[in-house]
Amino acid sequence: MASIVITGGEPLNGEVWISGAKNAVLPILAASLLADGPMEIGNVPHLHDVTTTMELLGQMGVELIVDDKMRIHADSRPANRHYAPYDLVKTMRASILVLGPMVARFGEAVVSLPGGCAIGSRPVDQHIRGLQALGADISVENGYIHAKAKRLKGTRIVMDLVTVTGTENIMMAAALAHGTTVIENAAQEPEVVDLANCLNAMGAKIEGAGSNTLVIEGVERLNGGRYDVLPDRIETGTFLVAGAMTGGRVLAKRARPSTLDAVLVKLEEAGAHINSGDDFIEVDMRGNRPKAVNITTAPYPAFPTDMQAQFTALNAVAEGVGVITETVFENRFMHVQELKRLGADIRVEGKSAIIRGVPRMTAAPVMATDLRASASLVLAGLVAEGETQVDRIYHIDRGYECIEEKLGVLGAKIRRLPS
Ligand SMILES: CC(=O)N[C@H]1[C@@H](OP(=O)(O)OP(=O)(O)OC[C@H]2O[C@@H](n3ccc(=O)[nH]c3=O)[C@H](O)[C@@H]2O)O[C@H](CO)[C@@H](O)[C@@H]1O
Ligand SMILES: C=C(OP(=O)(O)O)C(=O)O
Repeated sequence: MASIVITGGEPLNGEVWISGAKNAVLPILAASLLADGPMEIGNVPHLHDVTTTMELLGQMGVELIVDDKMRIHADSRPANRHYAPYDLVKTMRASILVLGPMVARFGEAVVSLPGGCAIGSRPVDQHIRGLQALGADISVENGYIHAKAKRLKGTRIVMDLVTVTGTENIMMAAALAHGTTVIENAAQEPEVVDLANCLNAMGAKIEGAGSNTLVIEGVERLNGGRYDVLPDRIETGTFLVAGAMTGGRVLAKRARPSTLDAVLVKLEEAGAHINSGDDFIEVDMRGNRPKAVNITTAPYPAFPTDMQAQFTALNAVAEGVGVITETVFENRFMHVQELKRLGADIRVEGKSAIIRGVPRMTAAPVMATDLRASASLVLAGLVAEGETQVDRIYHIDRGYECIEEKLGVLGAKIRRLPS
């Protein structure tokens, strides 16, 4: 299994280009199943999850071409297999995003239940309930969701809790339903807005994206079209934390600062100087050690759970004691044990991690357990004395494009060891 080796101690300094957002490109690729014409998707990050989604769509009969600018051309008109197998779904939970589009466009779908993962049980009951409210006939047999519908019918759906992919699945299905759908308690994440913008560019009629109420007037058909994916706010935040933890200066280019308010507030509280414009954010620590911050994760616009592990790593070397409370997933502290191997002083009590910053961490072999846990270990490796080896790095390739090259450009001593 491939690993990443980092020699800590260098303050990062320089500029880094931010890639397209993983959590936007995946639903947008799934949305290509709704289109009655070719789609061209730009600013696509080179990620393992994108490859998996392409494999999934390809198995369904969608024709896919990646051009020399890394734009994906997707034509779902030939799609004739409305099936998402366990083998692919188990490697990427976001595969569930094909359920809504398939049942809306083709009248049937068979999708493996995604099951839990390292960060929590992650049920999909809200996806199923929403599609049933739209008139889909759904049963779960032998680990597969079977959905059927002649034509979905618009209705009012109040989500029991805020779910990102749940909102996206129902929004995509409702886009082709007969009549108007109102989704209340909808997720407001920027990636939900990006998907709504893409669907509208394809001919959908969706209003309210970015608020907690979505109004979707169903249309008879959706065209293809061109769409560029928004920049990845979690990748951006991860590089900014890397700058802050190492006492350095990092300029994230082609970023979207308006999607990172809660993260930037915490970086400022940690002592970072922030300078941002329309499409860039610079963090400058001027050689200082960060101050510990308290954080509570919650749905957007609050602090994102996908930045929790990175700030746990920052607090581990900060001055003072920081408390991080995770309210979105029930088991998202798997990185704590590994950070402790590097010398961090962290105690987990229920939903909170109490982190007493240490002046220095020291290298050790550590193991990645999920995507953002891996990122936090790489960040810790950047400041730990000696050579830290992070194993099971395939997790990081799900969501970070060329992470070692990008950190290398910023001055990190980092290299990948092939398996
Ligand atoms: C591909 C993608 O966009 N992934 C993101 C998405 O995941 P994902 O969409 O899977 O996360 P959700 O927003 O659905 O999950 C939020 C909470 O709701 C629970 N839940 C969700 C659905 C459901 O039917 N029933 C239920 O109980 C989950 O177990 C979790 O505790 O949002 C998460 C929360 O911001 C992020 O961490 C992920 O990076
Ligand atoms: C949890 C994440 O992703 P996914 O929902 O794809 O597992 C993440 O991006 O941190």
